Formats: sequence, structure tokens, C-alpha cells
Amino acid sequence: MITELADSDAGSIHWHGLAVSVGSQVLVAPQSGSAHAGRLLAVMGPSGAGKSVLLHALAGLAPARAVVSGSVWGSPDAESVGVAEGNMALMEQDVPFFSELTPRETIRFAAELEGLSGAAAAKEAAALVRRVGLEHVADRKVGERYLGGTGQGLSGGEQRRLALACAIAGERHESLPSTPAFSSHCRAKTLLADEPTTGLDTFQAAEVVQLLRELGIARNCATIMTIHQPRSSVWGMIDDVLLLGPGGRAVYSGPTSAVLTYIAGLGHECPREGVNPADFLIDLISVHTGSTAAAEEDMCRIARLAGACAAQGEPRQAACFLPSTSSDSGSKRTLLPARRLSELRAFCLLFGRAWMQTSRDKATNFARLVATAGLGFIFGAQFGTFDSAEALSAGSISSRVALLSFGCISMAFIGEMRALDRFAKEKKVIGRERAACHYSGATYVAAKALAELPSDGLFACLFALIVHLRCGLRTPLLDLAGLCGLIALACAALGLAIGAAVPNGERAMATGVPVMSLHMLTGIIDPAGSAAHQPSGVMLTLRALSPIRYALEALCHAELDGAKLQRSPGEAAKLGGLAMASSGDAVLARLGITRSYREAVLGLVALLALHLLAAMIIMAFFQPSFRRARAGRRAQLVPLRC
Ligand SMILES: Nc1ncnc2c1ncn2[C@@H]1O[C@H](COP(=O)(O)OP(=O)(O)OP(=O)(O)O)[C@@H](O)[C@H]1O
Repeated sequence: MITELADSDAGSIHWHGLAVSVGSQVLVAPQSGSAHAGRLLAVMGPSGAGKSVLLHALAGLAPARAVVSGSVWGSPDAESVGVAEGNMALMEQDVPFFSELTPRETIRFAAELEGLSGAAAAKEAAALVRRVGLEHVADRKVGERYLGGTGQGLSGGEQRRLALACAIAGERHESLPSTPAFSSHCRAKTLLADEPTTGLDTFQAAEVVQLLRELGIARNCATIMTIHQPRSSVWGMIDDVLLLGPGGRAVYSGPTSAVLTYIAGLGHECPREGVNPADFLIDLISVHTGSTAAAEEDMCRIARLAGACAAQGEPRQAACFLPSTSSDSGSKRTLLPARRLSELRAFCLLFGRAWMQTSRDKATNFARLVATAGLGFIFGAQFGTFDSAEALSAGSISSRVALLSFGCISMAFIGEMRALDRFAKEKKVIGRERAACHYSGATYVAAKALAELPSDGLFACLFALIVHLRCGLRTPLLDLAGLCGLIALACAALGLAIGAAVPNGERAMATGVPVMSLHMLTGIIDPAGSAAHQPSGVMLTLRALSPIRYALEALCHAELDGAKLQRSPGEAAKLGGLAMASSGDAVLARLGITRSYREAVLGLVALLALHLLAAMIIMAFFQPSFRRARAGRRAQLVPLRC
């Protein structure tokens, strides 16, 4: 669908009666306003006033369980604006990047997600790198933190510039017709920046705000940012200001140049000498918590200011008009339709990014290599070398089963933890991209699994190789390596499913460790053969879901199937439940292993598939912290399904 805009209003956005609440708590009180093309609007207010919630509501997003009402529109004819519609870009507070990609690659990826071809995206990335002043670090890894003179990583200010470039990457769409009425600026997105200066020093903060302002002017588009308390240098760059008091009540909305006169008219004169107007205004709408009397006085003052603002009506809250239902609005401009990549194209892009992130992280890969190989050697030292006689020594059975159990558990834990860690780091980036409906959760999980899980499997195979060489197990090397790889894959997939369900790294760990402990508890086989009884009910179900159980049963089969046992004199006393067993098959029976080798392997493969499927379903149904709210005459929550 191509929506047409009136010439005079292109690049501005308006809202009417916009309000956000959760249950009976009002996060943003109903309000109307506008942000004008080429002008920078700052949403200011004390902490918790609702600045971020308002910004997200303007972007068509709502916190979980929140109800959004009101209208947001881009022109009298444009009914719907937002990040999901492709005509707004939201620069979230503190969203990390993929650390192994360079800024140039990161911008290029963002442009390709917007639908540009590889060549066009590369051209766009080169231009944007120059435009936002990142040429000197364009081909350096983004990194996880700034490492000073080592040439690694970007500073906080550079990361904000990169976020800005990503937000506007790909907005000039080549496939759209080029007509005089279709100049580049009408295709620019409204830029919404949530606290773009947080954590930056005065100089860097001013530079980032200056860049935001310049981009808004050059693209002839409204720019809105939330800001806590701008310093004088930043205050001077702000064209319009929306002051929000506690409860998201508007206290002033209009030109920055008029705010002090307006507030003075209400009896609050700013002592101009040496006072930053922003400090004065924030003090005026903040509630002091020191004493009840002072807090009450502050609340009364803020209520009076909010009442005065409301009494001014919409003219004080900037020029605002309701969306027209007529399609005849004279001169027309064209707004970009919402775009969505094909799932295949999105899969290829996501696979490429995940592959780069995994394969380029040499330090982590080297550490994994050393740790996995070291673990194999320590297993060898702990269990020693089993004799390679035709018949197995009965006394070695419990050691063999113990070795296989500990090996299985180690590979399972490593696989799951690694997946949880990687997923937690990406969660915010994915949330931002999914809010813009660039790809589905299933596509993300599929691409990630294909790019990352093979390396988990390979490290587990290396462990198996070393253990096989050091311990001389009867299990053929291919079986040992295959089963170690498979258990690592199944548990890495489990890590993906848990990572998809929880909001951050801490909760991922808090959930992932107990889940794996449970699988260990229900999957473990007593090497002395004393737990041959069948558990019942819940335990049986849990056992059926334990990848450790399946892997261990298959490994025991590979080690003991068809083996003959030889018993040294005096050994029987130490053999416990295995004392009477004279063959590998009898040991398997004493260990309570009823599935065949084939059934156990198939069970493990089925669990791998089940975990991947669960990750995809959870990604589709679980919401990012802000979910999609459709802005219209009456906004309604629409569950995100992308
Ligand atoms: N998902 C949510 N559910 C319930 N309440 C929420 C949710 N998200 C935010 N809030 C509440 O909404 C209010 C406004 O939050 P918001 O993050 O918009 O404040 P802010 O003005 O941006 O503050 P700061 O400057 O500290 O970032 C706060 O009281 C916050 O606790």
C-alpha cells in the first residue's frame, strides 16, 4: 500500500489523546502534540515521568500488559505510523551491537534488512559511515567495550553514532519510482531517540544531539528525543520541548524559545544569570522526597502547571489536527509502504551475521579449544587407560559408566551455557529488529542454530577424540564423537529455547542451570547398577525429556553391547549390583537400560528437534519488552507475531 501525504506536512508527525496505562496506573496521561519536519523535539521530565513510554507509544510500541489509546499519524491522510510500518526509526537506549562486526558491516546489515540489495547497502553504509563521522573506526570491530589504545571496540559516543546510522540506514528505497514529487526527504523516517546522551560526557553528548538535529534538517523529518537533563550546550540545540511531569502529564509543549516566558507568566521566573534553563525546568516539575510537606507542595505546583497546560488546549500543545478521512488533500506525497523481507532473504542475512559473530571471535574459540582439550586430558588422568583385552575387566565397568556419565554431563552443560550466554547478549538487538517486523522468530532461531550449533558439536567431538585416545574405551571413536556432539547440540538447542523464553542473561542463567541439573538428576545412571528399578509418574516423564539419559543409554550400549566380562578373584565384593553380571548385556539390564541403541539415538535426535521447535514457537509467542500497539483513532494492542 502506498500512502499519500500532503506536501506541506510531509515529515511531521502528530498525536491526539495519546495515553498509556497498565491496569489503574497511568504511565502517560492523555495528550496531543506535534513534532515538525526539520525540528528537534526534546521530551524532558524527571526520572519515571513516562518519557520512554511516550516515545515508544509514538513508535507504535507498548510495554507488556499496557493499554495504549489515542491516535498517531504522519499527515492528514496517513493513518498509521510506527516502526512496524517502516516509517519511524527508534534508537533505543543502550542497545548493544554484534561485537565481532565492524560499524560498516553493521550499517550494511541494517540497510539490507530494510530491503536494499547487497551492493546498494554497501554504498549506503559507506555514505553513512562518513555522514555520522565514523570513518576512522569504520572497519574496526564494534567490540563489547572500549579497550583504549589496543584498537578494539568503539567508545560510547561512537556507538550512539552507529545506532543513529543503523536507524536511518536503507530509508532511500531504490525500487520506488523516482518522480519530482518523490524526493528523498519524503522517504525519510521519523527518528525517535531514547536518551541518546546517557553515559556520554558533555562534549560527546552535544556532538550526538547536534548530529541528530542536522540529520533531521537534512532529511526534512521530525526528530524526537527523550533527555533527562540537557546541559546548556545541548539545550541551545533543541527547537521544541515537551515537558512531562510525574504520571506523564504534559506541563508544556511548544517552542523552546517560548518556554521561559510561558512559565514566568505562571509565576515561576527563571533566574536567568548563570542558570541552565533545563535545570530550572526539571527542578520545577520534580517532586522532592525529603519531607512530606515539600512533596505535597511540589505535587500542587505540578498539578497547577499541568492544569494550565491542559487549559491552553491544543494550540499550546503545538499545532495539532485530527487525521482527515478524506483522500483528497491537494498536492500529494508518497510515504514508504511497510516492507518485509522474504523469509529466505532474512534467513541468509541472519545466518551470515551469526556466522561472522561466531567464527571471528578467535579469543573465545581458542579458549574453548584449550578448555575442551584440557577437559579431555583431565578425564584421561582421572580414569586412566582401560585394558584393551577381548573380555572387559568386570571391575572397570563402573569406571567406564562413570566416565561416560561425567563426559555426557560436561558436554551437555557446556552446550547449554554457551547458547544461553550468546542468546542473552543478542536479546536486545533482536528485540529491536523484531519490533520493526524485519523477520520472524522462527527464521532467527533457524539461522542462529545453523550458524552456531555445528561449532558446539565440533568441540564436543574434539573432547571425545582425546578421551578415546587417553582412556581406550571399547566404544568406537565415531560413536563416541557422534554422541558427544549430539548431546552438545541437543543441550545448545535447549539453551536457545530457554533464552527465547526469558528476558535477559541473568534469568537465562537462573533458569538454565536448574533445568540442566534436573536433566542430570533424571538422566544419570548409577554405575554400580543398584538403581535398576523403574521410577514412576512424574520422574518417568522427566526422564523421557532428559537428553542426558538418552545420550548415556546410547553410550552404554556402544561400550557394553556384546561384551564379555572377566572377573579377577576378590573383585565380586566391590561390584555391588553388577556382581552377578557376566556379560555387557547383563550389565545393561542391571543398569536399567531398556531402550536399544537405535531407540536412544533417535530419542536424542527427537529432543534436539523438539528443543529447536520450542525455541521457534517461544520466539513467536513471547513478546519483546515493548510489543506492538497499533496507533489509530483508538489504538489497540496487537500481539507481535513477527
Ligand atoms: N512494562 C511496564 N509495566 C508497568 N509499568 C511500567 C512499565 N514500563 C515502565 N513502567 C512505568 O512507567 C513509568 C514511566 O517509565 P519510563 O521508563 O517511561 O520513565 P522515564 O521518564 O523514561 O524515566 P527515566 O528518565 O528514568 O528513564 C515508570 O513509573 C515505570 O515504572
